[in-house]
Amino acid sequence: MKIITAKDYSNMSEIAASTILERVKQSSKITLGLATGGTPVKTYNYLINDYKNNKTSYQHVVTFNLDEYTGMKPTNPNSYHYYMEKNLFEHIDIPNNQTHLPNGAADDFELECKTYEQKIAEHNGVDLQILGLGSNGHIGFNEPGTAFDTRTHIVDLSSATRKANARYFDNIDEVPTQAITMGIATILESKEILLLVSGERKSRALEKLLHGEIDTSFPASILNQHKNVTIIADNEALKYVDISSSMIR
Ligand SMILES: O=P(O)(O)OC[C@H]1O[C@](O)(CO)[C@@H](O)[C@@H]1O
Repeated sequence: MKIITAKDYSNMSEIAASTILERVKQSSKITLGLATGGTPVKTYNYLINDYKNNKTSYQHVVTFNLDEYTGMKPTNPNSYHYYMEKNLFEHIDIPNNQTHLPNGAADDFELECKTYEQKIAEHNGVDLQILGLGSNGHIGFNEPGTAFDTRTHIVDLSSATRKANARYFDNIDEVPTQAITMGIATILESKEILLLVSGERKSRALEKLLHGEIDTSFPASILNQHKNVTIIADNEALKYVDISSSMIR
């Protein structure tokens, strides 16, 4: 794994955005895997600013998001559909039919998971996957204990994750108890992965990812077995991390 150290959240986001822009400009067709949560918001801001200033086009870009809460219509302000519209899609020229998120309001979740996997496969998999890191090591909504060979599936959210995400809801009881997420195997098939880590509250998790066991109890640990992962971490996130190169796998 390669680590890029950033000064702060803003600098991490700028580096992430320029990597995404470089890939988007280099290719005539590209599939991006996108994340939600607090971490990538500023990265998306940089992409929006670039679009305003430089008009980098997304007409040739297809996106697949990692996850969505179940029981939520795309119009619900707490849904990840809504998040993506507001934080990125409505500000750039990406065609609507080229953006994909799992449908949290589907009647048949099993079918929705299968269909989502099929669509990713039809686009030849994800070229560049953006990931955030849960404090408990989750990637997407794959919570501790998730098997490494999972495809898109329904998950029960851990109380740690529900607590962490309660900041977006009026109270914790409103945080859904389940979500649809790309599986760990789905994520690992991405050709390139960019993991964004910011803030002291993620530092213990980052240390565990870099130096702990590869084990399902810490889902992100499997990233050590992927051939093309770059971590962009800011100084706060590196607080408890030994990044002397001999220690990085
Ligand atoms: O960026 P945050 O809000 O700390 O969340 C970390 C991760 O948890 C999630 O919000 C839930 O899966 C991801 O979307 C995100 O990458």
